[in-house]
Amino acid sequence: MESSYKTLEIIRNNTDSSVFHLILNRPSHLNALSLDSFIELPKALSSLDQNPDVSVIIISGAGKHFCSGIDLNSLSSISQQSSSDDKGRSSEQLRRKIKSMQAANTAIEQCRKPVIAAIHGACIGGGVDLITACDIRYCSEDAFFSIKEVDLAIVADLGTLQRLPSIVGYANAMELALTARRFSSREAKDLGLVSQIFGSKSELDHGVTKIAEGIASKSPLAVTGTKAVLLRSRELSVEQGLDYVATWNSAMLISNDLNEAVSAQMMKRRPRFAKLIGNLVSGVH
Ligand SMILES: CC/C=C\C=C\CC(=O)SCCNC(=O)CCNC(=O)[C@H](O)C(C)(C)COP(=O)(O)OP(=O)(O)OC[C@H]1O[C@@H](n2cnc3c(N)ncnc32)[C@H](O)[C@@H]1OP(=O)(O)O
Repeated sequence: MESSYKTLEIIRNNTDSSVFHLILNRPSHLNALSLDSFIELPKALSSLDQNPDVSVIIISGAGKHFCSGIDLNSLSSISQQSSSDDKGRSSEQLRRKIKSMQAANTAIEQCRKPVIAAIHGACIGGGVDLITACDIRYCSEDAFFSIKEVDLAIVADLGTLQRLPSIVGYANAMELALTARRFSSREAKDLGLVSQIFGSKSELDHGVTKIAEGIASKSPLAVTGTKAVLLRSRELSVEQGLDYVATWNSAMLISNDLNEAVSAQMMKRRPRFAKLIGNLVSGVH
């Protein structure tokens, strides 16, 4: 697995494991997201998605904090950088830049495999954008969060305003985004932003890895299918969602995984499933 990234590190949990750690790795900058981060994140997600050895991905942060948001040193260069004197062309160029940064978080959401965020310390601004694109979130007691953008005179534009309401509800998302106030791990749990709080960073890493290994032991077709159907069902009526999953399962129930899961259950043994295969055509999810 390629791991020659400037801002990230990818580590396999152990040689037998299909759980991989994707670590935000700029601890000297509190894992602030630089322009390189936004280029490397989708590349890393795509390579993990393609790799048949990978079942579950855990995103965590190296050092004192999970993520201090956008790198404030690159923020002005993003907003002021333009290769044209024409305001219209400059605006169009900036729009495309923002969309390419959004794609980093969308790559998390569109990854076939479950992506779990393990958050400790600060998770600010762009960090919240990132975790709201993850499938499950856990944190340590010391974690704190802030949708900081309005304090920097920015409308949050990398996914929080679109994804957070379905996680914590519209009114809570509005209140947190308009006030930019800091909120604790306890409040994040009460809001449903995180599923569980662990006592410390090491307990978080250990506990989340155990949960990820549990998911990784299940049928990869059922796990990726569950993620895909839940994500799509967010945008559909119940009737449309039921229709979608009926069509999905009419293709998937014929898999070997069903027989293997049922016979393992009956024989009280652990099931053994074949790996997923990578995409034949790149860019297809
Ligand atoms: C197109 C636009 C797209 C996206 C926009 C996204 C918007 C956002 O992400 S808004 C949020 C931006 N982030 C922040 O405002 C956070 C600022 N940092 C802090 O509040 C604190 O540093 C902290 C994260 C709460 C951590 O506090 P503490 O542990 O006390 O460390 P510090 O002493 O404050 O910081 C140490 C060191 O790191 C530098 N630093 C912190 N955050 C950033 C950052 N986001 N970018 C660049 N550098 C950062 C800080 O300046 C310190 O540097 P020194 O050189 O050591 O002084």
